[in-house]
Amino acid sequence: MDSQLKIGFVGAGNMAFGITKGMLSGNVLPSNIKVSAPSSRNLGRFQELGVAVTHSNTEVVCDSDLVFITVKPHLVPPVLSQISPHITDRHVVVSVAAGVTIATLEELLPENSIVIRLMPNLPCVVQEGALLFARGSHAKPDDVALLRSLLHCCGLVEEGPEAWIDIHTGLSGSGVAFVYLFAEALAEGAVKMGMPSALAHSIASQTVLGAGRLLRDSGRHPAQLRSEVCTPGGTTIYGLHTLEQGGVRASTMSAVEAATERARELGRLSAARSTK
Ligand SMILES: NC(=O)C1=CN([C@@H]2O[C@H](COP(=O)(O)OP(=O)(O)OC[C@H]3O[C@@H](n4cnc5c(N)ncnc54)[C@H](O)[C@@H]3O)[C@@H](O)[C@H]2O)C=CC1
Ligand SMILES: O=C(O)[C@@H]1CCC=N1
Repeated sequence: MDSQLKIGFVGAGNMAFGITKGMLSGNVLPSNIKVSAPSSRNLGRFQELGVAVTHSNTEVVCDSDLVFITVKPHLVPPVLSQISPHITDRHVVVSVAAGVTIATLEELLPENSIVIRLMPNLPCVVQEGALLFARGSHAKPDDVALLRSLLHCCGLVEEGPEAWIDIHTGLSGSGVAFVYLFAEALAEGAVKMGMPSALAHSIASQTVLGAGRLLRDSGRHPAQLRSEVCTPGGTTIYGLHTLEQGGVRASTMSAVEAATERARELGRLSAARSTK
């Protein structure tokens, strides 16, 4: 990767921070990153990382080679209309906005713009993200290689067809929050049974971490690992039976489905805004 490569973020929120932290753990220097947001309130934690900040989106674009669009999906059309006059053929534009399609992004940018649609997730902040991207019509293998080289420190980085990006949003972008809900409920169950809250939460988070690492590192199917925890007639099968009675599996599948459908809906809304 070119050590002089300049990276910009339009939007200084949680996801911009997560990707920035991930990239800084690799060989990206803070002096090569610039972030913009209308309010100084969001910029302080970037300054603490040594990253340059500004209120001007166009300044970020003019000073960057690769620009992440990290605003909320409904703001993508107005923000891209604002920065579009400053996008040139040297720029690679990477949008992380849920639902916003490559067609909408390309429509809002100059002809032949290099666009990549990326769906990251919050654990990029600890280099354990799960990121899926799809390349736009004008993205070349070098652009994709550049993005991969920047993001590899953020976690698992995969490329797929654009249709999978909304599904990944439900599975993993939002899925992180589903796991937190489960972790919270695990801890609350222990509190109900009399364990102090702080210890219950600490053990719940370690349980989620340990289960996740073993699942990933072993490469085994979750059902196989689950059966290793279940002693016949033991404690786990009693708990699992209770979870199944509550419909945990069906409701988790429905949660991924609902989040995917919402991403698709956000895509339709932003497409409608882009043609106004
Ligand atoms: N939070 C998450 O876990 C994930 C978020 N995303 C996507 O990332 C994008 C950003 O989400 P978050 O970081 O969670 O939101 P956020 O609300 O934390 O950050 C949005 C940022 O945009 C800034 N902003 C508002 N108006 C702006 C403007 N006109 N120009 C420039 N900046 C402006 C805000 O000041 C704020 O810093 C969304 O499109 C979301 O779909 C994708 C994957 C995961
Ligand atoms: O909730 C959202 O819309 C964003 C996209 C995935 C995670 N957070």
